[in-house]
Amino acid sequence: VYFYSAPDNFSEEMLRGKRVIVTGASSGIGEQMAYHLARMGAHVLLMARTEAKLQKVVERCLELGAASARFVSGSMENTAFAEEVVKEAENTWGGLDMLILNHIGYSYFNYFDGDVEHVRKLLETNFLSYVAMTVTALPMLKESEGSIVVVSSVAGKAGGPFIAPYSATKFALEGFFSSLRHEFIIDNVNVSITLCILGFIDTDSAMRVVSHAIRAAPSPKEECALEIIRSGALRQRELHYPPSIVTGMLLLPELHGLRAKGTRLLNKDLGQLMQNDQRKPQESVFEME
Ligand SMILES: NC(=O)C1=CN([C@@H]2O[C@H](COP(=O)(O)OP(=O)(O)OC[C@H]3O[C@@H](n4cnc5c(N)ncnc54)[C@H](OP(=O)(O)O)[C@@H]3O)[C@@H](O)[C@H]2O)C=CC1
Ligand SMILES: C[C@H](CCC(=O)O)[C@H]1CC[C@H]2[C@@H]3C(=O)C[C@@H]4C[C@H](O)CC[C@]4(C)[C@H]3CC[C@]12C
Repeated sequence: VYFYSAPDNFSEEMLRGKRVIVTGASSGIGEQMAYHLARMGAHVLLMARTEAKLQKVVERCLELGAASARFVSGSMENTAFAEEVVKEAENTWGGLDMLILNHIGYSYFNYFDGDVEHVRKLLETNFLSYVAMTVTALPMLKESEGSIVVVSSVAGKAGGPFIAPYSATKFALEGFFSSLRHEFIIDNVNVSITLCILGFIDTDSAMRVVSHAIRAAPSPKEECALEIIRSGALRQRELHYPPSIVTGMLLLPELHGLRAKGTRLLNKDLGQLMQNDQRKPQESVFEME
């Protein structure tokens, strides 16, 4: 915990006038990050697929005091689009200070169904587009001695049930970006990489997919978004939010054994119930430590 902690000398002034790209900014944590950045007086370029939602977020950002706010809509399934978004920042601002990679494609919460194409598509959206944006943005980030912020999950540190494809994409981010960070250090590249390890957050999409199955209380998306911006501005290596997930991560091997066993037991106990009322596996409730 000490190793990953940074001195808490964050000031919202640090973001004033900064040029920031936020991906997946039409809803959830990305939308909340856009509002915080706007309030802090940053220039924001927002990205997601749904133009109508992005338009509303941009309007709100301008009301909140953004130095400027604009959006690009499209799908990150296509790495050419990922490059296009960064080019838009270059053409508009002539540079970039912070790249916040946050978007994810849809994935189910259930037993892995063997669909290899889904895994490939999710890797393209959740991982390859992050790499493509980083490659295109790097010359500008080197110039500004800027920051890359990668939003990941405890599912990118430890495998849990029902999220195999999603978890794989988050592990890929950890491998790629921690390796890249070492290379930056060797080459004296002053671009920070912050990996954000998040637990359960109360975004509409997460609540829709898992709230019926997980009893743990979710953490608020507004606070989560602020912590991500703070850790990026402080150039921290990792953020753990909520902080309580650290205890779980230190005890990972033990917890995994217990969790797998606990989940099996609960599913077994619920087996009869599920046969009777036709519940699907993901509808069985499992306790999180
Ligand atoms: N909520 C949680 O419990 C947790 C979240 N996280 C991480 O936090 C980040 C944000 O999650 P959260 O806010 O919950 O997610 P949301 O589902 O609320 O937001 C996802 C964003 O990505 C956009 N998006 C979806 N598909 C694509 C696509 N193909 N191309 C481009 N953009 C796309 C969505 O907009 P649109 O549909 O308009 O394209 C939306 O703006 C993710 O990286 C997630 O892994 C990590 C741990 C826990
Ligand atoms: C309940 C989990 C935390 C407990 C643990 O110690 O394992 C959650 C931690 C990460 C969550 C998932 C996540 O990373 C985001 C996905 C976002 C999607 O929009 C839907 C749900 C998620 C699969 C989400 C589910 C809960 C967690 C596994």
